[in-house]
Amino acid sequence: MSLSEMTFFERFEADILSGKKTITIRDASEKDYAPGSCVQVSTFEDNRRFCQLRIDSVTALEFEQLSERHAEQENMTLPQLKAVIRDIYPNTDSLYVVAFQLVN
Ligand SMILES: CC(=O)Nc1ccn([C@H]2C[C@H](O)[C@@H](CO)O2)c(=O)n1
Repeated sequence: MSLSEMTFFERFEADILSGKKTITIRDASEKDYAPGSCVQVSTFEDNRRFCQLRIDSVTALEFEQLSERHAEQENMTLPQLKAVIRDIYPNTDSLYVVAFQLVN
């Protein structure tokens, strides 16, 4: 995937568009987004564009460092967030917090 594009599962679209979700946690394959850059965001399922985000920061994080603050920024509980991450990334504990702002 290009560094000017990002996909999200469709079920997170409403939270992103409402500003309730302000981070995403990804594996090393998505650690190179540049702070200050804008990315076109599409659904993973059908590649439908639904917004543009500005990347604020990309910060390394180990799975055991996940906190209530990360869960709040994901609009989830901490157990929900841990379950989602374990489901998407079952084979790694080395993660990256990508913080973003909605552009449009
Ligand atoms: C669709 C795709 O390629 N990858 C991902 C990875 C993560 N997310 C969401 C799920 C959680 O809200 C956070 C934490 O991983 O980011 C996603 O929508 N799509």
